[in-house]
Amino acid sequence: MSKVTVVGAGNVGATVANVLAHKDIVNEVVLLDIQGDLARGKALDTWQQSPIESFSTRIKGTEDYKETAGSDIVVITAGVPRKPGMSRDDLISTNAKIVNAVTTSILEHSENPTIIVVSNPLDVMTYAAYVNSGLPKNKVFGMAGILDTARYRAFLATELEVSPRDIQAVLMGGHGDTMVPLPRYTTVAGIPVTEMIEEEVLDGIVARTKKGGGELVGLMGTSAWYAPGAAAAQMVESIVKDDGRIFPCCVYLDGEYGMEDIFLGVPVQLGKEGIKKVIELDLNEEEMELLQESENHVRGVMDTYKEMQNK
Ligand SMILES: NC(=O)c1ccc[n+]([C@@H]2O[C@H](COP(=O)([O-])OP(=O)(O)OC[C@H]3O[C@@H](n4cnc5c(N)ncnc54)[C@H](O)[C@@H]3O)[C@@H](O)[C@H]2O)c1
Ligand SMILES: O=C(O)C[C@H](O)C(=O)O
Repeated sequence: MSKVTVVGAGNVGATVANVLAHKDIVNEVVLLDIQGDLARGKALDTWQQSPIESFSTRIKGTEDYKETAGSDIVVITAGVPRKPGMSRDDLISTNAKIVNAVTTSILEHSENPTIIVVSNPLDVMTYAAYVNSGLPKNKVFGMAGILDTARYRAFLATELEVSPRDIQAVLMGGHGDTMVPLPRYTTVAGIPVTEMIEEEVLDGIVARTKKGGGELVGLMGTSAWYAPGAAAAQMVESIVKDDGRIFPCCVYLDGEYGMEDIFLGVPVQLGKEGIKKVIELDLNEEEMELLQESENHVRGVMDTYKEMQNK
């Protein structure tokens, strides 16, 4: 019974809308972009897939925020992606303006939506959407952890020659090269990963995961979209179904892990109210140090954002 708006009909936004339509779990998907014809074209193309793939989700493309009225969930993918040689943080001056403008326009037409931010630099763009929307902390959060964990799981599956489905893992921290994959919380069909792989090889996989986004930027000249789009759609699915699933997401920390007034990736339970519960793991000293390093990095980018807002 839900209406979902996806803002930004580029690589990631169009993928979110397309994957979501295939899941057949919401009534309507609105795909909005400042390039209205691009959004209309991608929505029409997806709708024409429906007879082949057997889904009935209505999907519409537009540049007009009036069409987004009454959205239950909004996924913000609007913004520029990085090019080779850039970091995600280099996108801040362009994307902060875009995310702030999008958030304001969304709130003019939907009263109390759940907002999932995808635009980079992710942790700080999620903070921007939170502050700018005035929505409660359980209603605004970011997608990164599902993607970063998926990369980690995929690399492990290749190395171990097992199904990626059998690999469960937790990854925390900011969506940047300081992210913190946690081998101590990684299992292969319930078996600790450390019993299945040599330490050196595991270290290599952790290092590759941290730079997983950059690897794809190097290969394609722009950033990834299939896995990111599927990850955001999975978050929408678990909110709509309210099925109690647990994922790492970028959420507002209000004392959890000893951190305050910051958005950072931690394991949470999603539900119809957005963030149902933040899960606090009993991290050891080394893991906590890595998380704090990541926190410090994100705080630096937050400072840049705050300075921009004060100008
Ligand atoms: N969180 C993550 O894990 C993750 C993963 C992949 C990409 N991203 C980020 O997502 C963003 C989008 O990436 P992409 O590959 O889809 O880029 P893209 O260039 O393919 O698409 C971006 C779209 O945003 C639109 N846009 C720009 N300003 C807008 C506005 N004010 N209102 C509405 N639409 C607007 C553009 O017209 C374009 O179609 C980037 O910032 C990228 O870094 C994040
Ligand atoms: O790497 C990027 O710039 C895009 C995204 O954050 C990703 O991890 O794929």
